[in-house]
Amino acid sequence: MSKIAILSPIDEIIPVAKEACRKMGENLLVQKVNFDEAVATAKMLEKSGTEVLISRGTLGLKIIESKLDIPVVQIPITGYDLLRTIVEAQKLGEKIGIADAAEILQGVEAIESALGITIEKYAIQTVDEVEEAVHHLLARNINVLIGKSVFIKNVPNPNVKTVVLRSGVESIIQAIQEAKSLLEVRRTEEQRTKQLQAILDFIADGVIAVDEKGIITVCNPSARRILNILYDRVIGKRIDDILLNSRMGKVISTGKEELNRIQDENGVKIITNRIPILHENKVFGAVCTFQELQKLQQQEQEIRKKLLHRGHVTKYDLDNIVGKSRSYQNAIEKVKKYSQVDSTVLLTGETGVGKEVFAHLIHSLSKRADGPFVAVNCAAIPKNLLESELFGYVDGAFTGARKGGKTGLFELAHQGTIFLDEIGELAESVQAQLLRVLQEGEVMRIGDERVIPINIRVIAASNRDFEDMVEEGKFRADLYYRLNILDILIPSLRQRREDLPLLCSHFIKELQQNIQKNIIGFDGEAMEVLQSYHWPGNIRQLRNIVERSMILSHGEVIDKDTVLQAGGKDFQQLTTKRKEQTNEENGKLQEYEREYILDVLNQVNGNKTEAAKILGIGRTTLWRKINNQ
Ligand SMILES: Nc1ncnc2c1ncn2[C@@H]1O[C@H](COP(=O)(O)OP(=O)(O)OP(=O)(O)O)[C@@H](O)[C@H]1O
Repeated sequence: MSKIAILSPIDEIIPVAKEACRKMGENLLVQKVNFDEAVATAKMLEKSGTEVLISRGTLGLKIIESKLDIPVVQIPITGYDLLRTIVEAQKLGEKIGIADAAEILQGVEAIESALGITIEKYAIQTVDEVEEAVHHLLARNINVLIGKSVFIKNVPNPNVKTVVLRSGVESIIQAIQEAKSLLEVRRTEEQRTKQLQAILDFIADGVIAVDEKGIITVCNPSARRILNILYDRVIGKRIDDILLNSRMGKVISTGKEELNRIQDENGVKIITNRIPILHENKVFGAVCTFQELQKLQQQEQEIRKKLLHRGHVTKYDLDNIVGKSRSYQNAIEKVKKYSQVDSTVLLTGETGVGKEVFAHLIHSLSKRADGPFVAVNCAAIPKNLLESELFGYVDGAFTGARKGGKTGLFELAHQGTIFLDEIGELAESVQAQLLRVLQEGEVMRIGDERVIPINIRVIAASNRDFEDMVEEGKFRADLYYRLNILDILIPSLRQRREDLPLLCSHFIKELQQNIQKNIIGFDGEAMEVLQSYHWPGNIRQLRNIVERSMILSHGEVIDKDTVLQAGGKDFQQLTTKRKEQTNEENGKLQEYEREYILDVLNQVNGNKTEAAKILGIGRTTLWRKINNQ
């Protein structure tokens, strides 16, 4: 079906139109239609795929007035057409009259002055004026009437000759060219609409647009889904009939945007942006885009989790690991060696000794340093979630499983290192799966049958005694041996007290900026208190005490009282013990002293002056000491 069709009410136009098509190499439908059938024919053509109509004069006007969607290009009457027709009319009579659209009559004026003749003119706008036009011109005693075919038919006086105003080939070519560019514009417009539609259909954000009266013009699938809109058709409905709290009317009336608002709509919490649609400072509608708040938070959490699990690789390097003691240096030496191979490492040591720090170090010194470092605290993730967190799951694997499934942490660690902290907390079922991962180098998502090969290095850590756990049947022996290929026992702070001063100055330096106080260090007595403590929380606890002491300190040097205050109950118990200890020691000393004085007194036969002289003390002091005062 040709996309452009030429319709004409007069026979003579048909061959001219065909000639124009031939000249342009176009194969268009050229059809003669009666004036009364014009609209019906146009409708039928539109239905069968014609996109632009070309027509002439009154017939064209009639189709345009019928308000069909199809555009109509009018065949123009050019100056040549007019001149040709007027010259023809001159041959038939002297008094010529013409009825047509005002713009055509302007051209007539130019020809009148060129030929030195006068022509009676009548300007018409609609088809209904035909009769009146003919009447008017006949009243002026014309003997030739120029007009379109409808006029000619309406002439009641047989003495008046008629000439039809016709378009030539050039005029039709001009109309075809115009119709073609119109078609092109339509195509581009259609493409743009399709593009826009695809965007609206695809984006996850809800989008609703209204016109200036609040009538919905756009409502994309996400908007329907997020707000549970159940109506079949919402386009054309009033927004306030669909949503209770849309506030679109407000945006239209004020012309002001409302951004990042959180609101309840249809029982769903959404975060919305509303803007007015402005053209030449006039509001002619509004658009609202929105997202489901809960979903947004979930996504944020996901991202945060991923960032948290990924590459803190630069956080610790050998330069900011403090410890000169032999036991600690031995452990560091192991880190350096073990980082060069890919075998599983088991880190043991009390809580807070720096197991995670060691895992970071091993990763950042290894050839996997550029890959991800995924740290998982097995004790911190609820037992029923741990399996799905570690191995991931497929869509619909269990009730509540997220749509689209989820990547497990093992997969996330691909090409990098996974650090499994507190591995002693793993449930038995997960222990079995972990063993499989270590042995086969592949994971299987929950609910899936496919195995996904992964390349990871596993570092495990625990502060529990594995051998006891294995003996008690709480930890699989085979898994323990698999994990314990390389082991590093990190010494407790108690076992390396000589590192305490170094660690203290390291933390003071590190915390200085945050606390914004100029602290030089701890005085001798304060350091003595720190040295005498047993540090069950190891380096983590020491860091806390240093931080608290820095905050509490009145001067640049932290004294004993400040440390005691910072240490709280634990440290206070420490000093009470020390006091008891020294009291006991003092008591014993006093007793020895008394016995010695009595001995000397014996030797000088009880002469107190003589004894005081020998002992180098005064008589009163001697008397006080003998009497235990
Ligand atoms: N050698 C070190 N030099 C400086 N800071 C250290 C060192 N070792 C550990 N730390 C610091 O001590 C704190 C505890 O370290 P980490 O979390 O690695 O201990 P952990 O043994 O993994 O603890 P848990 O058993 O409770 O998981 C951290 O703040 C870390 O920065």
